[in-house]
Amino acid sequence: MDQVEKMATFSPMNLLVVDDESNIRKTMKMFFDLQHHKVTTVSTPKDALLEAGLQIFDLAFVDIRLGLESGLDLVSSLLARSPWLKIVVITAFASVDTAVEAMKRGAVDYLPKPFMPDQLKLVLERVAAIRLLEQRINLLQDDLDRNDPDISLNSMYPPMQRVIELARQVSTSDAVVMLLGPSGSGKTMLAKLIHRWSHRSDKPFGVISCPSLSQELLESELFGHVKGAFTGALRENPGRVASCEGGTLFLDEIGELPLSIQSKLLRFLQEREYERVGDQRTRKANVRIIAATNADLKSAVASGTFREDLYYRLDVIQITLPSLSERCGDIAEIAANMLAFFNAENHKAIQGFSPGVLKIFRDYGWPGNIRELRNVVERAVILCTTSMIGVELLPDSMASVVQPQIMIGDRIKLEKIEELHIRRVLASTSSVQEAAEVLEIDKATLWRKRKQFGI
Ligand SMILES: Nc1ncnc2c1ncn2[C@@H]1O[C@H](COP(=O)(O)OP(=O)(O)OP(=O)(O)O)[C@@H](O)[C@H]1O
Repeated sequence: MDQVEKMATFSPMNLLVVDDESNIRKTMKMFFDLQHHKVTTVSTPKDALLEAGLQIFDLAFVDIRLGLESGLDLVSSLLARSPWLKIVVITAFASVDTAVEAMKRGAVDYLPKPFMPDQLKLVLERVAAIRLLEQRINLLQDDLDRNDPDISLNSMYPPMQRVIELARQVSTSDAVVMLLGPSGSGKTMLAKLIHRWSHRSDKPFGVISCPSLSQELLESELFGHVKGAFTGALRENPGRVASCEGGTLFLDEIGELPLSIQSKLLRFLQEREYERVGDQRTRKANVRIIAATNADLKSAVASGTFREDLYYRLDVIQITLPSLSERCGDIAEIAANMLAFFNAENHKAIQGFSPGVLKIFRDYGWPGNIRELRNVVERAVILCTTSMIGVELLPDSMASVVQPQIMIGDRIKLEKIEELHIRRVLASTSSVQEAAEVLEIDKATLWRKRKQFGI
């Protein structure tokens, strides 16, 4: 057994057994129970599909002859509903033809009856190994898609050192974590690290940015919907809670969660239970929630826009990330990591930042925090034609430190004025809500503009 198979053996799976013989169901259940897997046994295709609608299974054993019904048809129906599912068909009527047909319909293996426990164990290990590799590929793909520079966990700033220490401590538990801190300070990055350090690391990590979706879409994104639940719901969506089974779901800007969804989230946190939009059936999921906000949730509670009970349910462990300007001693190292990353991306070999740039980095206010630093470094790397990044490669948005202020009527793009204005308003207000009010735009628009300008 290789390393991957050994690891896979120890990772419990959620199994479905579909067989019309009660002896087989009983024996298989006993065998899987002993191996610490979770097992559901049913005798008909109807019950199998019902269970597959309620739980996320990793592997199903399907008997080909189910009374008068065909297990082969069930293979197709199960895979249509749960495309990730691994299916092993079992039958006393072993023949090459049925095996080939089962594989054509998407089964991963074939088990002839009668089978010995060792055969069953072998199949189980093989499927667990495939599943583990698939999950790893997904994680690696996610990493590639994210294109992130190395995250430096060193900090010269004691509050930041405590943040990392606390994050490591809480990663071993399943407790809800609330990440606080200004936009771009690294809350999403920290949530990913907590997931990676946790026992859930080989399961999915999902992110939902609450202000980015309308109320209806947010509920369906979170808890899923059934086909036809609302106009445009052309196909079933299991929702993020279901697709993160066993893993972690990060809810960014939780303060923006509409009240109607807050009560559903509270129930999920307390009971682990939820319903899909348009479906009465209650489902269960084992998902750790990490939430983040840069708003003042206590005042949201006081003003009635955030439920007090949800606030206290989320407020189990708080970790507050400092703004980048508070940890100005760390900027040089973070910028150096980013430089290495963007050098590689752009096939350049820039050696560093000039002393003038490093001074500006220390003095600048960084309203967009690490996200802004990342954008500044990326831009400078792209524009740089020498071996050192000089002050002339810094953007106008750092105008107050680098060069005279942009004036209305200057010969510059309108977009620049808009960006600078939003940056200054954000820096002079205490919350996104307040900034949106000053700018007289809604929070969703402000959220999009911040992403657009990297603030
Ligand atoms: N320590 C770090 N080293 C390198 N890059 C970092 C670090 N922390 C954060 N980043 C990068 O900075 C950017 C912003 O970080 P992140 O998205 O985690 O911030 P956030 O607080 O979640 O922002 P928002 O509140 O707007 O969602 C990301 O591109 C992230 O990869």
